[in-house]
Amino acid sequence: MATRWGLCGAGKISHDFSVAIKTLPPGDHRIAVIASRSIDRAKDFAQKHCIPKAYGSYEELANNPKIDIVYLGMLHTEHWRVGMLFLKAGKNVLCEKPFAMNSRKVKDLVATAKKNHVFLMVVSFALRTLANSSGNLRVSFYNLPQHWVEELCWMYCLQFVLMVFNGERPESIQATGVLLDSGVDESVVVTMKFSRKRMALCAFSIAARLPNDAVIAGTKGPLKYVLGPMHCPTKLVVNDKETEYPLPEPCLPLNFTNSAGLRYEAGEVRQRLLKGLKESKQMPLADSVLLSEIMAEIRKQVGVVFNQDSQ
Ligand SMILES: NC(=O)C1=CN([C@@H]2O[C@H](COP(=O)(O)OP(=O)(O)OC[C@H]3O[C@@H](n4cnc5c(N)ncnc54)[C@H](OP(=O)(O)O)[C@@H]3O)[C@@H](O)[C@H]2O)C=CC1
Ligand SMILES: O=C1OC[C@@H](O)[C@H](O)[C@H]1O
Repeated sequence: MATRWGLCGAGKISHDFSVAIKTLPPGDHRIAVIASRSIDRAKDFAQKHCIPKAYGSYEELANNPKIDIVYLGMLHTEHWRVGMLFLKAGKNVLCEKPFAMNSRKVKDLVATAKKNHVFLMVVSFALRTLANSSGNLRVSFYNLPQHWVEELCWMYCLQFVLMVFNGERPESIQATGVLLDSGVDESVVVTMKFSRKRMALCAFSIAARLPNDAVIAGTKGPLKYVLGPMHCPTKLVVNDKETEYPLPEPCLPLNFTNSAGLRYEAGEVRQRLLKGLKESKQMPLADSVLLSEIMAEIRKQVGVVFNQDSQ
């Protein structure tokens, strides 16, 4: 039986997610509902994506018993509030990144999912095969547009680091950065020390043109490259051998680079739900919590404060 998806939020990433789902076998995945704060937007979206049901509120989706999983595609500042609505209603949730604006709210979501015995996962990327490096790691993001920083895209670098270090907590974190007058982090460099003398270095910047790829390097040199865009890659280089992982042609134009790759998330969710599991092995909830704590420490050291921190 197909996994029945309910999409929440009729914006750009929900469009891309819907297109990505359509690259998967229809017998495996079916989008049953689109919910928007506006019934007109929901109906337009439903017509464009051939979705049978459109709701003009998120609450209606939360009350629909015929949905297997909700995709939270709304603005990231709303993930915690709306995520809580669905988790408390007993719905499984795949949340767009980031889970929430701070570590307290991430932990709140995870605890609520556990309490209600439902599945919860944040959007990640499918690169586990590169894990288990014994070497050092460098990840950088080039020339980020400001909204990428505001949407916490730098978490992709940290997700990658945690993936390579198998969710291990760093022994120490050193972060330094430059802020814009508005308080937005313009450039940040982070070094993390892990057990057995291993290190990771992450850099991202709105101002400087850094390479947008990830490298895992050990004593034998740079062994593994994830060619940019590192958060949604299609090319890996391992021991000088490049392998391409092409994405299928989308049935409609996409808003974001390579976002047909969201199909990997959908596939992972289906596999876990079929097994009755409550989280993903690819992006475990413990990693999400640790990621939020690392982000909090980096923000503290660099001096980045969000309104949500005091709410
Ligand atoms: N994984 C990835 O590659 C990407 C992830 N993202 C993440 O997805 C999020 C959404 O991005 P995107 O789709 O580009 O944004 P859009 O502005 O296109 O859509 C956001 C949607 O959020 C909903 N929403 C709910 N509450 C609010 C609110 N208070 N203010 C504004 N919108 C609200 C709206 O849906 P409605 O009114 O229909 O209910 C709106 O359409 C980003 O914040 C980002 O973190 C973004 C791009 C790529
Ligand atoms: O997560 C993201 O990745 C791609 C960007 O274009 C987008 O704005 C961001 O939120």
